[in-house]
Amino acid sequence: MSCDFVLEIEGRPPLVLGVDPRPQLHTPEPIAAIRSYTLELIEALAERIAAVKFQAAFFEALGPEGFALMHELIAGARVMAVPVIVDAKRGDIGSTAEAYAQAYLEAYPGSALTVNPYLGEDAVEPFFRAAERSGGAVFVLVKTSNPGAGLFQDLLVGEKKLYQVVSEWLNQQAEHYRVGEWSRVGAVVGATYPEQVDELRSALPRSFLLLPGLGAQGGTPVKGAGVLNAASRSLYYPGGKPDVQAACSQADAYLKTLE
Ligand SMILES: O=c1ccn([C@@H]2O[C@H](COP(=O)(O)O)[C@@H](O)[C@H]2O)c(=O)[nH]1
Repeated sequence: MSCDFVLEIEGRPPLVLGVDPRPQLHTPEPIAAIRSYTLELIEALAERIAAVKFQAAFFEALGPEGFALMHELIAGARVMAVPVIVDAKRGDIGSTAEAYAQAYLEAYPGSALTVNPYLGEDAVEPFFRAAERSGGAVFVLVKTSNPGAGLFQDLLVGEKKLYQVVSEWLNQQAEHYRVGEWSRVGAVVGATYPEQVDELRSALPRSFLLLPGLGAQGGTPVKGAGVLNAASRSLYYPGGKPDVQAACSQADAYLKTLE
C-alpha cells in the first residue's frame, strides 16, 4: 500500500463501507463478534470498496473496549490495504485540533478523518497540515445528509447559502493541498441531496466527495469523478443483520448502478 490516501483511493470502486456496529445484533459477546464480523466483511469487500469508514460514535458507545476495538479494526483494514476514513467529525480550537489530528491522522498514516468547519479556519487548518505530513486526507462537512441540515447550512449569507460559502473557502484550501489532479481536502455532501451533490461536484473540482446517506437514509448511488458513495446500515447489515454474503450481493448491486 502506498500509504497515501489520495494516491491509494484513485482508481478504486466508488463505494465506501460504513461500519456502525450495533451490539444487540452481535450477542452474546458483542466485542468479539463485531471484531470477527467486521474483519471478515472488510476482507470479502476489499476489491469492491474504495475505503472503510468507521463511525467513531458507535465504538465510543461501547466504552473503553469499544474504542480499543475501533483502533484494532483500523489497523486490520490497513493491513488488508483498504483505505480508512474515521468519521468522528472533529473540530475544536487550534491546540485541541492538533491533538485530534495526532490521534486520528498521524497515528494512521494514509488515513482520512471527517472534520466540522463551523468553528472556523484555525480549527480546521491543523487537520490539513497533519494530513499533508501523514499522507492522509480530510473530509470537511459542507452539506450534511440529515433532514434538518438546511436550518443553518442553507441560511443566506448575502446572496449565497452558508454551505456555498463554506465550499468556496474549501475550494481554495483544496487547491493549496493538491496531490496531482486531486487534493487532500475533500468534502462531505449528503447523498440525500442530489442537486447539491451535482452543484458541489462542479464547485469543488479537486476534492473527493464523500456521500453518506446511501440506502437507509433514502439516498441513491451517484456517478461521477471522485465521488465516494457511503452506505453503513444497508451494507454492514443488509437485511437488518450481519451477513457477509448478502453484503457482497448488496455491494455488487450498488456497483452495477454505478457502471
Ligand atoms: O452528513 C452526514 C455525515 C455523516 N453521516 C454518517 O454516515 C453514516 C450513515 O449511516 P447509514 O446507516 O448509511 O444511514 C453514519 O455513520 C452517519 O453518522 C451521515 O449519515 N451524514
